[in-house]
Amino acid sequence: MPTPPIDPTTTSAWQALSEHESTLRPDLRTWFAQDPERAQRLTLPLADLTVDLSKNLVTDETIALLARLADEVQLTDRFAAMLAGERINVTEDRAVLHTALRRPAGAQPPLVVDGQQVDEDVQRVLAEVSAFAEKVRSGAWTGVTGERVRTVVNIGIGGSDLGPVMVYEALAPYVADDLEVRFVSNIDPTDLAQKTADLDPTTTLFIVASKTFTTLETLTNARLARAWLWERLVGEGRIEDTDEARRGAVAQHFVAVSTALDKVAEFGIDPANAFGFWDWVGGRYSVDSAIGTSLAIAIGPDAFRELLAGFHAVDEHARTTPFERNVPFLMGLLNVWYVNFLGAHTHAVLPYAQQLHRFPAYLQQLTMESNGKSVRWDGTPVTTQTGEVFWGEPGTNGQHAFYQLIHQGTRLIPADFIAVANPAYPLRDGETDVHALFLANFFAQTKALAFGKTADEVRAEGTAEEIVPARVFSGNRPTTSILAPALTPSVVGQLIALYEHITFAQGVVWGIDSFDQWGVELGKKLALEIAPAVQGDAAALDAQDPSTRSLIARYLELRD
Ligand SMILES: O=P(O)(O)OC[C@H]1O[C@](O)(CO)[C@@H](O)[C@@H]1O
Repeated sequence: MPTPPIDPTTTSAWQALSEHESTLRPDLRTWFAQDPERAQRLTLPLADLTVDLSKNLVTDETIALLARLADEVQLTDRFAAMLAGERINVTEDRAVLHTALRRPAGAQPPLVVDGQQVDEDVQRVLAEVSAFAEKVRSGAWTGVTGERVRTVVNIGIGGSDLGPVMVYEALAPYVADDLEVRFVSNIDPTDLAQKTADLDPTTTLFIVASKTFTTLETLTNARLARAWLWERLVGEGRIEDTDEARRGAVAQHFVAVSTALDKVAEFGIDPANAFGFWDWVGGRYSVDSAIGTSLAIAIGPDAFRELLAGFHAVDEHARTTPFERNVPFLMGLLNVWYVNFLGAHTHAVLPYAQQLHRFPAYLQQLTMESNGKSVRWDGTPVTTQTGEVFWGEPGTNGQHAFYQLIHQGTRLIPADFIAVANPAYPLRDGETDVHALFLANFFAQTKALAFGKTADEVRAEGTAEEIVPARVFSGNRPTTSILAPALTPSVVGQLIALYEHITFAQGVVWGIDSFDQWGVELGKKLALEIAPAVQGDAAALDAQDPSTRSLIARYLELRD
């Protein structure tokens, strides 16, 4: 039996936080006016990042109580248990060791879990991935006609897609000029069809990325890709129309990343061209494993190692820094404060960096697949709300879309603003530094959200009285600002690890297993059961509930 989680609502800190909340009157204007040190005190370093927490709806007392809560739910002990390889993924009876993927070579003491030399295995696969990436980048690895690879197509979904695509976009300026990576994830055939439409099969390499190598979407897309490759190579007379030639084409144009190397072989990919990882790497925590092979090719193994070093810097910060200065744990507990005490239902992540445009989508899987749970790790119901909805879009696009609701709506929406000081493309519009103008928006938004605009200030602008209420901004809308020097591989690793550990801290408070994802299973199973019905099997159609049956029947009518 797993150790039962500590019910956070029974802790003395929870009680104290409830009382504290009932008397707290958040007033950022006054708090800043009365406390000239507030900004400085609540701005913390995290590796290369500067994290300003001062515009959150907290006082020193709130933070002290959140520290007490972290202590009472044994957050640091649980983090240490994770780092040590204890089986904290209880429902799957697995260790959770994504942090081991970024331990530097030679880290001491060596990590050995259940007899596995974890560090050695991690370094071996990293060396294999790096060597392969170098071969592709140098042109030593060729397609079946001897052409070097120009396009890598990563086929994967969920954690086998969102991490690689997000980092690829984030680090676009680091991608080799003569290489492109495309990402196919959706089983909607449009995805593969569009992504391969203009490709030359002789210069295309497919990476089939799937932890389990059983995922319907990925295996279907892999088969479609294999059929596309064969059809094009044979059709264009590049290879003979023989099984042997087809096998040879797969050997040169397909590699795999998986924990299930036997299944990789069944698909027809040579296990020599497969990169492994382990069941203790969760899908949404796997971008720093061999799942990042497409990235190692695109940005090169050295930059990939810098990415890993960024992750590790944050792991070390989380492991060694006292709560009051521990950025991931503070941000995790702030989220608990907002969800459980101030009633927030969602959390916005707003990158002021176009290259981070997929970061909110990446975080949706990380946070919501991890903490969207109603039972705790011992199977008992949760005792409080869990798992807020994470969402976002890059600034300034979001400003012209949904910020209205954040500024003046009735809901509390804590938001993280992320920006970099040095852009990859420092363009000027005449005399104007366009990136500086962009960041003026970043600074302005958090200021407006925190301090708002009073009715008197609106009136002083000569606004007609009847319009005044519509133009008042209440302020006291909480934000965290994260500023990085530039979007380097290390910084991207730091940002990911920051949110991994925020997610972890929230999960520990709520007593949930943040590393399983049983909630996605039922839909997958039903899709397989429904598949015959949508292909015209009358008995399967009859077996459906009335709504599903009539929807499928209508779909069958509509089909050409
Ligand atoms: O890498 P796999 O095994 O194909 O799984 C893909 C994704 O499917 C899930 O298991 C469920 O959606 C995710 O956790 C995972 O990232």
